[in-house]
This record gives sequence, C-alpha cells and structure tokens, in this order.
Amino acid sequence: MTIIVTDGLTKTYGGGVTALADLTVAVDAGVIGLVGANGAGKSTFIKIMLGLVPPSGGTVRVFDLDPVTQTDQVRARVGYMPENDCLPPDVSAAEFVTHLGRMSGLPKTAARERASEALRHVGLYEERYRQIGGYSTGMKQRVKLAQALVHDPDLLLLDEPTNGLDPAGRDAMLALVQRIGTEFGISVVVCSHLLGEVERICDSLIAIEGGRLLRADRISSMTAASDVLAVEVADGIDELAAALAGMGMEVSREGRTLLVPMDSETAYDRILRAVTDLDLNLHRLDQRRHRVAELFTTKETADV
Ligand SMILES: Nc1ncnc2c1ncn2[C@@H]1O[C@H](COP(=O)(O)OP(=O)(O)OP(=O)(O)O)[C@@H](O)[C@H]1O
Repeated sequence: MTIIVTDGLTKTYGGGVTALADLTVAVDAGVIGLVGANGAGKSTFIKIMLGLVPPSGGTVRVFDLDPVTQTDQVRARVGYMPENDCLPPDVSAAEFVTHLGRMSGLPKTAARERASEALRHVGLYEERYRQIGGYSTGMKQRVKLAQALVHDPDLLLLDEPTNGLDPAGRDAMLALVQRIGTEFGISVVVCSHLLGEVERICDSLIAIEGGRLLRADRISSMTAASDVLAVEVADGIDELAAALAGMGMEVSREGRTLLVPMDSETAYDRILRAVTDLDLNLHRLDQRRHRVAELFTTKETADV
C-alpha cells in the first residue's frame, strides 16, 4: 500500500535556500529510511508531511490526504518525533505523554492508559513517574518516541532518533524502531544522516542530496547482484591477478578480493580455469552485490 506520494515537491525558504527541489516519490508502507547528509532537506520533508511547513511548489499526499488543507486528519494518523530536545524537565514522563494524548483529543482516562502503554512499549514503564530532567539522553529519546505513539498512529515520522546516543543506545533505539514497524504494524519513516544504521532496519530507502531525490527503492533492489565477479583465494592472489590480466581481463583489487567485470558468459569459467591451472585454493567466486552506500556520490555520506 502506498502511504506517501509527492509530485514535484519543492521548498524554498525565505532568503532563497532551496531545501527540497522537485521531489517526486511514492512510498509504500513499512520501515522507510530517509537518508541524506546534514542539510539535505530531510527535516523539511518531514515538516511538510505534517503540515508544519507549506511547500513552495508541487504536491504531497499522506494517506491520500493533503497536509496543507487536511492538517488535522493527517496529524490524527501520524506521530512525530522531533530532532531537538524539546521536553519539559520538571514533569514526569507519564504526565507529559498523557498531556500530549489529551491534546490529540483522547479523553482523560484513555490518555492516561495510552501514555502508560506507550511508555511500556519504549521501555520506560518503571521510570515513568520520575521527572524528565533527571533522565539520560537515551531515556529522553524514548519519551519523545512514546509521545509520538500515544494517539495510536498509522505512521511515525522520526527525525534522527539516534541523535546523541552512544553505540549501545543507538542499537537499542534502532531495534525498538524496527520492532514498532514489524510487531505493531505501524509504518515508520526514520530520518538519519547515518546510512549504515538505517539500512540495517529498513525495508526501503529514500536518499536525498541537496534537496533532490537520489534514489527511492526497496533495500533488496538496491543491493541486487552487480555485473562484477569477486574472486578470493587462500594464497597466490598476485599470481592469479597476473594470470587473469594476461588473459585480457580487467582485474582490480579490493583488499584480499579480486574484482573482474563479467563482460562475457565465459568470464566465470575462465577464472575457474586460471585458479585450477595455478593450483590455488579457491575461497570465493561469485557475483558481487551492490552496496547501498554506492548510491551516494559524496564521500561524506558514503563513509558513514
Ligand atoms: N526555517 C528555515 N529557514 C531558512 N532555511 C532553512 C530553514 N530550515 C531549514 N533551512 C535550510 O534548508 C536546508 C535543508 O534543511 P533541513 O533541516 O531540511 O535538512 P536536514 O537534511 O534535515 O539536515 P539536518 O539533519 O542538519 O537537520 C538547509 O540548508 C537549511 O539550512
């Protein structure tokens, strides 16, 4: 099921900064990674989907609703976890999440029950009556997640949910996000400048760079087999490289792996024969899979 559709979506802020440029994408339900370097336009896209920021051009529909004219209906179905620290220090998590439940239109008792449930889901049930000011960064991120869940949305928009967390905290948050997607059947758009972490938990990815769409696809399609063969042998990699080059093959080396373009149907057999002729111990000969990072052209993002 398609849940988000944009057509030529553009946002130019006052001062002439173009944060999104002609973004056309259709997003299916599931756990979706929205990735791009800092300043790529991720937060702007999320804010447009929530009706917090109006687009300058193009259209966006969320659950076939227009966030500009049907803002309340969109927000009834969408939960939002903002990037910045925005929690009041002097109230408990239970009070805060209950309050936001009330603001979403839930009656008092239902809001209290839903708040407890949401805090239990994010692992804060025991600590829910403590003041937020005394919480760790990881706990505060979980409160932000709980408030996004309180009104039982169909879609969560999470802006950099792992911000400020240590590696263990990041793993725990990502596992939680994935569990929300799979166990509760809620779709999640998780925004991050760290490609490596979102690709682990997402079904699909929207990659943007400088406000423009780089690619939107299922992760499985992005990592499809390439037309390069990867060869690994126990010893004798230099001899094998020389032999293949001598056979007219364009060999390149990546660590302990030789990469050979699969330019003809016989490439596989010819490599195998060279390995046998040199009496080498073959560890691997298969089609290399694309890495998701290859779709980024900037080194900054590809390295994360
Ligand atoms: N209210 C605003 N007024 C003017 N320019 C803005 C505003 N908000 C964002 N921008 C600019 O728009 C561009 C995209 O910003 P945006 O916050 O959407 O990117 P991002 O990918 O979420 O980055 P980050 O992770 O750093 O927040 C940036 O150049 C930013 O400086």
